[in-house]
Amino acid sequence: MKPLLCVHNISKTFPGHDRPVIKDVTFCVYPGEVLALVGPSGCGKTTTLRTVMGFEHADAGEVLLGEQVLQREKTFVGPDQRGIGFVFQDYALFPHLSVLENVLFGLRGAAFKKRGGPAMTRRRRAQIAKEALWMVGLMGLEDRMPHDLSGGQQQRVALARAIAPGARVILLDEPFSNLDPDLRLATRNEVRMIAHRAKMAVVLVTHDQEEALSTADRLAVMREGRLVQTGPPEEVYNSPATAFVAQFLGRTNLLEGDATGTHAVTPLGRVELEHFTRGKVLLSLRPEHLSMQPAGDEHEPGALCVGKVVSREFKGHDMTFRIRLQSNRHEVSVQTDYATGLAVGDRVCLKARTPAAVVEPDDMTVQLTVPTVG
Ligand SMILES: Nc1ncnc2c1ncn2[C@@H]1O[C@H](COP(=O)(O)OP(=O)(O)OP(=O)(O)O)[C@@H](O)[C@H]1O
Repeated sequence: MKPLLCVHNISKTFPGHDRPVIKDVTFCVYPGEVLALVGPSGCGKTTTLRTVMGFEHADAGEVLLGEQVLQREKTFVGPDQRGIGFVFQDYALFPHLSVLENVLFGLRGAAFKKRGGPAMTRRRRAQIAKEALWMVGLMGLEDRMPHDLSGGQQQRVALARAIAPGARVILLDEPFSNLDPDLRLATRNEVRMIAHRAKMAVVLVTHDQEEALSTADRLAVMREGRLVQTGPPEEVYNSPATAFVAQFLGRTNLLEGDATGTHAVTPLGRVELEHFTRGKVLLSLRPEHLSMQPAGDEHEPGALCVGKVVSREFKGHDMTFRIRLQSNRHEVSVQTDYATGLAVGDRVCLKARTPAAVVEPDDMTVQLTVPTVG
């Protein structure tokens, strides 16, 4: 399958800044795919999107829409000529225009005139606008005013306005952040369905890890202007390439170990590894990838009975324990979805239930997450 949008090695330094805000960013998005660009605040997500849209001029690199060059060296296609739709956080509907008129407004753009030709009648435009509203599930609400709609419905009008001109690539910058949690969940699922159904390529910017993991077909994790890992959510979550990625996508235990091929010796005992390797390694083990039993009970073969519960956090559907390892006084988190009956002070046996991911160390994060409790 050919990508709908590709970005190759784009970099951008704002005037007066000595460091690039984005550096050598490369990714492609395919028909029917939602790619989530995720990373901490200030890592360059919005700048990447604005560069793809043509609101920013990259210093280097290229942006391609299918075969069409949108930016490369001296070539630069302006935002209204790119044929890319976008929805930003404040989706800015016109309050005095009805739902249909808001979508029709998107059909007055120069890019659409170019494609549709000046002969496009108002009737034809209304038909296209209605088709877009149908796609986002808003048929029947054409005459409503924006203030009569829920936040999620308003967001879908903005989406209809973005896709009505025929854009097959849609950029979404934190589009759900103004919605309450239920609506947020429903709206992001709908966006995903629309993208799949209409075979659109969607780039979704979010700083919300859970949103990225649940909505995207692929994640692109950014840090300090660079993409550090790209892949399906399960892969990036379970096999993070770096300590930063491991920590950014949920909680994890980072453990130093001595690898001897398929296993490593760690403060948790002998742990199986995802990849064959030797020497000093840093491992990531998610709290839900550890199993735990009270010491003294019959425990799993290979479990190490060297922990003591220092805290427990009940979260309804599961429970997270902090366990101090007596061997080296490190602490690890263990998440269980079953009743353990364990209390603070109890001694426990621990075992890794899955092979550990070997991650690239990251000075700052290692210090933060392999604490030595004094
Ligand atoms: N026009 C500009 N001029 C100068 N600096 C800018 C400009 N736009 C963004 N920046 C800086 O570039 C960096 C990246 O900003 P950007 O908005 O791309 O990050 P982000 O990952 O989208 O952050 P957030 O999640 O907080 O929106 C920030 O340090 C920001 O202050």
